[in-house]
Amino acid sequence: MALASRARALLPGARSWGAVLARVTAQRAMSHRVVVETDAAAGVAVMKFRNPPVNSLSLEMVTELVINLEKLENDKTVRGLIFTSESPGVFSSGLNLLDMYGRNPAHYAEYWKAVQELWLRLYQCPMVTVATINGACPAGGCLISMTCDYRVMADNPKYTIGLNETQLGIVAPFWFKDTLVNTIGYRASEISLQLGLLYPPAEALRVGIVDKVVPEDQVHSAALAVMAQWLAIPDHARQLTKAMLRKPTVDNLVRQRDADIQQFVSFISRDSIQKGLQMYLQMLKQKKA
Ligand SMILES: CCCCC/C=C\C/C=C\C=C\CC(=O)SCCNC(=O)CCNC(=O)[C@H](O)C(C)(C)COP(=O)(O)OP(=O)(O)OC[C@H]1O[C@@H](n2cnc3c(N)ncnc32)[C@H](O)[C@@H]1OP(=O)(O)O
Repeated sequence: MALASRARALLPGARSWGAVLARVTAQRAMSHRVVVETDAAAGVAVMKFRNPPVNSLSLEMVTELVINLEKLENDKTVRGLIFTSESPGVFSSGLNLLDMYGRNPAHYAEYWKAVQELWLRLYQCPMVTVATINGACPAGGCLISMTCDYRVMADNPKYTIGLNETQLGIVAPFWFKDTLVNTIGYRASEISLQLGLLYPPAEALRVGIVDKVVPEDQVHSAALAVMAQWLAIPDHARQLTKAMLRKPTVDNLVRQRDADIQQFVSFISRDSIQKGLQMYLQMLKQKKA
């Protein structure tokens, strides 16, 4: 029931329960963009991103992430959750540019509501969450990892992490900014966010956007070791502490969710922003060629 109600909130176009379930089931049947492996004995689940080519956070991917998160939260045997990419090289390329370019306002609103829902759920997740960053991690990918309790990054200078929105000509929403400030502090955020900086591992560690950098072949074992350390703390004490620390930031978005959607839709629909996104997409294609 809870799953259906979450799905209905995320899929407002669907008119009935049957339609909601049919749509979610169809999405699931089509593909699994998220793979969950659970080690019941250890009480740890690993959620792997599998959305080729670059794990962009499409509407379908975001919806699957939310549904899987809710399932895991309801599974009382799972106390810890690790996020990683199934294919090393790209952790996540961030929000799906094709959900923000050339679509209609209703689509933008539906997409943004789903992205908000994912952030709200992740930031308040009662499980211990660890991001195993085994690839590039720009923008929305960085946001996902910053919602986690701890970030371990593979020491590969090709991988970078940061909120690079300004480099695309877009403005990171206030709750992206809040999450960054909570992670690296105010002054570092002023520099990082305005310049849209993407940090390679050593710099990422120095600025504090990741907590640990380890050789690439040790990134998963390092994440498991961190998880074991965090799981040694009694759940109720850790969960209440996490909720206390994060509540003001969460409340800030909850208070103005609808206004934030309106602002996103009006911002992203502007001709100048659409033009900028088009040029950025072309640049990505040319870089490839
Ligand atoms: C004042 C009011 C404020 C209101 C707020 C309003 C708005 C703010 C809104 C938005 C916030 C957005 C946050 C985001 O997350 S935006 C996304 C930012 N992401 C990026 O900049 C990453 C771009 N990608 C890359 O740099 C590289 O792809 C990457 C390093 C991840 C991987 O490189 P690789 O060489 O392996 O792969 P490519 O050849 O570059 O890409 C393959 C393929 O994938 C396409 N693609 C890449 N990234 C995305 C993406 N994020 N979404 C959709 N598609 C993506 C790329 O175009 C290639 O496509 P094709 O050529 O094969 O068709």
